[in-house]
Amino acid sequence: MAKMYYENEINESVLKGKKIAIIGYGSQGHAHALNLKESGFDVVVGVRPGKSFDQAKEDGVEVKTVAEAAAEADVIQILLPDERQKAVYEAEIAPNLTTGKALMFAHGFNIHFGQIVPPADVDVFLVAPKGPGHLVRRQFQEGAGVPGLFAIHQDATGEARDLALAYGKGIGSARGGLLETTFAEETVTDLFGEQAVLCGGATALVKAGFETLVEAGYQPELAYFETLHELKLIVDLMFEGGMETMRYSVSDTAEWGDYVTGPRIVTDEVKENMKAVLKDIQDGTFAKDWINENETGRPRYTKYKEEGANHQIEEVGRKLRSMMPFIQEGKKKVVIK
Ligand SMILES: NC(=O)C1=CN([C@@H]2O[C@H](COP(=O)(O)OP(=O)(O)OC[C@H]3O[C@@H](n4cnc5c(N)ncnc54)[C@H](OP(=O)(O)O)[C@@H]3O)[C@@H](O)[C@H]2O)C=CC1
Ligand SMILES: CC[C@](O)(C(C)=O)C(=O)O
Repeated sequence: MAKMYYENEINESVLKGKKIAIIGYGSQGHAHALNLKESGFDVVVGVRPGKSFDQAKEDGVEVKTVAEAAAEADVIQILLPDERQKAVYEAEIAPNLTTGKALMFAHGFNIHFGQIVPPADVDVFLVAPKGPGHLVRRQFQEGAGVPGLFAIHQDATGEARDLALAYGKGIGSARGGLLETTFAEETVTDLFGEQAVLCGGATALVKAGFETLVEAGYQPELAYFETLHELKLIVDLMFEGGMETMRYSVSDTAEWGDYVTGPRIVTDEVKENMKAVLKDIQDGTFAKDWINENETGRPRYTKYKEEGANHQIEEVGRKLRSMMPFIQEGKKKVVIK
């Protein structure tokens, strides 16, 4: 078993006298800034004027321009969208990244794929919570914590590892456990997880199930409950106690599906497709395509986003959720972009 690091074995004093700039105040940015602040760290947010800037002010966080925040900080955490980091780094962060400072990330994309090349005299490391930023914030407030990864790319000061662990503790991730990795491993596995399983594979499976039922003449509302709403309840059981707990709670008939029908759907061919996706991520094909998509104004992304929002499962889901105030209550706990 790999070594996990938990709160009680991490000494955060190395980070306590330092100023931490959180660049970006979106999903991860607001969670890191607020969690660190409430953990007693000195935080300044750096973001352009606009929605995020106003939100940070409203939340009572010190907020400045990116360049100002980077200039006064000892530790600079870049929590901008990956595809925008290179430009903002070059224009506003690099000129303020002086000897002995620390440059941080929550995902290794720009370092691993060579988009950002920091100078040798600064620390470079990542602390990546394994969960969406709004849950990083919500769980912290509830006294829990989303587990995280940390990795060191450069240790110019000799303090990089201790700083990473202290930061991970400050955002609450050491409550769930911190695991050491490399930029290469974090980048490839994070991209694989989100593309093939969590955000790509899962939605494709749900949509295919919904469409199969609706096309066969069954009611869309019923199909929504069966393929999307109930999925959350089943995943909750797996989250709480593994597949064993899910198998305990569902009927024996449903459990039979786990053993016999599941493999008819997710066949060896699907696994071969996953291997092909992994290869594209490993050899840079995926990154090249995504960088190109952004440099050309996101034509496919924009089209797919609109199609996704207009899919019948979304229309039916919006209507059904509006009648379930307890779900709306949960939503209010997070900042929705
Ligand atoms: N989303 C997640 O839960 C996870 C994300 N990560 C990583 O965290 C990092 C941040 O991602 P995420 O939180 O999703 O990002 P978001 O898209 O949620 O937030 C982006 C933030 O950056 C600001 N921003 C965008 N462009 C600029 C600019 N040119 N100058 C200044 N500020 C700008 C936005 O401000 P404005 O309101 O003005 O647009 C916003 O505050 C990425 O590296 C990602 O891979 C890692 C784990 C999970
Ligand atoms: C699963 C999506 C994710 O990788 C994450 C929340 O960890 C992301 O980049 O948003």
